[in-house]
Amino acid sequence: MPGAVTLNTRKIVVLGSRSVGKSSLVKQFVEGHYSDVYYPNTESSANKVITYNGTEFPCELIDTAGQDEFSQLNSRYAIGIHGYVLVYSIASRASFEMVQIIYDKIVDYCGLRTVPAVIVGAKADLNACRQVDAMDGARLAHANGAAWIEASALRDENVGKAFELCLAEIERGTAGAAAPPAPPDAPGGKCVVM
Ligand SMILES: Nc1nc2c(ncn2[C@@H]2O[C@H](COP(=O)(O)OP(=O)(O)OP(=O)(O)O)[C@@H](O)[C@H]2O)c(=O)[nH]1
Repeated sequence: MPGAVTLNTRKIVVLGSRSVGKSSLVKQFVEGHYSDVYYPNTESSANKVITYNGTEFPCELIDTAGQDEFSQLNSRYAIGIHGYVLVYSIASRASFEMVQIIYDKIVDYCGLRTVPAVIVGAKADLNACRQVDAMDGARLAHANGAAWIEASALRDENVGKAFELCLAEIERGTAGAAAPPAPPDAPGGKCVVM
């Protein structure tokens, strides 16, 4: 049943600056299509089963509105969340700088040192306008104990891989912080840490 919560259900939040290509990655991954029309997103969610090590994980992918340095981290992006896809555009240095800011807000909110995450350099087809070296992306991920990949929703390159890496980080239990699915009537609070 689509959206049914099982023991294997994983909740993944996609965060990043405005217009970096978050929705396009989710749409390409879930629906297998790409549009170059830009509709600023508020929030939406989609479901897709991701297979990791031979096990199927029904995943809820929460596609968020673009963040800036003044955005408060919505508590719903911390409670009961298993992993994070943190997106920047390789053609925007500012969006790259935002990734650390967002990551810091998450770990600060959760009271953890690290959370399972993949950092995604989106719009990898825009190499001619590149403002972020691949090495910088890899270094940022390494410094935060996260995975990293460059992907293009337009060319459908590494899109599935990005979400699979996120699931791998979750299952690896990077920080021992993978959260169980939040019960529907969970009381308010910060992260559920097991
Ligand atoms: N060249 C290129 N453009 C892309 C790619 N992915 C997205 N875009 C374009 O970038 C613009 C923004 O894409 P979205 O996916 O809506 O970005 P978003 O991060 O969800 O934006 P917000 O809803 O504002 O947070 C659109 O015009 C897309 O067509 C890509 O892989 N390559």
